[in-house]
Amino acid sequence: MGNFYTRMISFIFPNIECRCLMLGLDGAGKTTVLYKMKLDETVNTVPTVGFNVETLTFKKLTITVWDVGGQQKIRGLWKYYFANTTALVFVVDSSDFERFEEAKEELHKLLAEPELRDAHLLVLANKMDMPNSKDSQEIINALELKKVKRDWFVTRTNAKTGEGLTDGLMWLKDQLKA
Ligand SMILES: Nc1nc2c(ncn2[C@@H]2O[C@H](COP(=O)(O)OP(=O)(O)OP(=O)(O)O)[C@@H](O)[C@H]2O)c(=O)[nH]1
Ligand SMILES: [Mg+2]
Repeated sequence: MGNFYTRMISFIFPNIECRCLMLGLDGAGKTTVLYKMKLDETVNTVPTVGFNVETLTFKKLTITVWDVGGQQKIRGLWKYYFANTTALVFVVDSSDFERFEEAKEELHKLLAEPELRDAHLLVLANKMDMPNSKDSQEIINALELKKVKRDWFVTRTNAKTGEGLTDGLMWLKDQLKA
């Protein structure tokens, strides 16, 4: 009987699975985000050459997060991770306004990729703790998000403390439920 109810509850409130592809310029904070979400620890990172992948759960959402290195010379490898992406998590260093243009170009190239056509877009405006970090509206303008014709959401984050990450995951969960 217990088993019956467990199955009923799982049927009514199913686990949602999601494959997230986390991209962005080098140094934006992707790997720091990944391990904060996975381990709730602030790890010391080195530039990622290749990728890291972790599976985590958040309120019945099972997320596999692929964190791929963002250095210019290895961005050509991003395409190998596009297939079956449910959500694109684009991380931008919100204090590095000299690179906003480069970040915008990379983001819009990704959004034009047929394989990412159906991916939800979550933008993490990271390093919100930096004194010169820009607010969400400035990030929306800098990345020209108003031109984006799909669901998108921006949240300011501090990957070192985890601030803002839950807001991003909540939004993602709501999108996937819908
Ligand atoms: N102040 C501050 N520093 C951060 C934050 N997130 C990451 N960092 C620092 O930024 C640097 C780069 O972080 P990474 O996570 O390695 O960046 P990445 O996006 O994975 O970089 P690549 O692997 O080269 O693509 C590290 O020194 C981090 O400690 C943040 O929210 N605030
Ligand atoms: Mg990295």
